[in-house]
Amino acid sequence: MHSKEEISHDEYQKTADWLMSQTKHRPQVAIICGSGLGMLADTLKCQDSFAYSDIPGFPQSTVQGHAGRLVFGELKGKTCVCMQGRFHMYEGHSLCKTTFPVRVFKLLGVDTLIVTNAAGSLADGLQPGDIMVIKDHVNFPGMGGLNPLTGPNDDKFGPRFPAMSGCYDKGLRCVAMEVAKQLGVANIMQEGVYAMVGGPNFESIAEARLLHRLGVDAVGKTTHTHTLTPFLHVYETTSVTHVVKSYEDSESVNHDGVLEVGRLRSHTVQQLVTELISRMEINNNTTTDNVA
Ligand SMILES: O=P(O)(O)O[C@H]1O[C@H](CO)[C@@H](O)[C@H]1O
Ligand SMILES: Nc1nc2[nH]cnc2c(=O)[nH]1
Repeated sequence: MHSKEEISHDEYQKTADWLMSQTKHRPQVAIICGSGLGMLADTLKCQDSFAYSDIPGFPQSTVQGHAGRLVFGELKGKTCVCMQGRFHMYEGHSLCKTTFPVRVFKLLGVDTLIVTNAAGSLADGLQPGDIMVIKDHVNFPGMGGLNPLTGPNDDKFGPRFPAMSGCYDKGLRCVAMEVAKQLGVANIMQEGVYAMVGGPNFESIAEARLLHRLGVDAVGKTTHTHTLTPFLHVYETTSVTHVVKSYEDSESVNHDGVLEVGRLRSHTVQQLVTELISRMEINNNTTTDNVA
């Protein structure tokens, strides 16, 4: 059981102030890259990048495929900040540490969050290599009381009892499906329900079957915790990997396989996110002058 760690508003502010003193970029879109999907950050123009280890208050990434770098830059004329590497509960981070960057992004002026992840397919129609746009989630740790929002509520970041019914922005999801058609990848893309489990082990066959029966389409060990920050428009996409659901299946799932699918789909995910950002109507505070 993880102990509840409280992070004060001042601590988030301190990190945001430090970042604003180091870069002139003022992002309105934040992108969190999932396993094997970090190369999205490389496409940002006029980059300022920071190792997590250099950013005051930032947790550290320990998982292979999560580089541990925060990259600011321009994508299709919009100012973005991109996390190359996220934090998972199974690494030993408290849940409020896993979501620490999202609150910092809010203080930087971000209002749209794009999240990518790798997750195992449970729905019969979802094949490894497909892309799933998340329309809803099941927060298993949260249902058991492990939630980054427990503890005293900071109203500046959202209400005490946030609704979850509309947390994955419908408008962004519609645009994403249109973009998929335009890119000719609609055949590998569909909407579905993501469930977060604690990990780090992959689920047993019985667990996979249980999740499937409960209406879960894909399972992973992160992601939705970021969407529990109700002030942001959120769009999430999953790069789908293999799940073992049968005792006759001789294949087993492993992290190298997860990274491989991520790499296989990274170009498509990159195109989708880039086109989605290009179509977003946001007032841009762009400034491209880098701080020396
Ligand atoms: O959710 P992301 O970070 O994409 O990673 C997924 O891939 C890892 C397992 O291979 C787990 O961390 C799982 O959650
Ligand atoms: N089965 C399974 N596959 C994954 N691929 C990425 N994450 C996961 C996970 O948690 N479970």
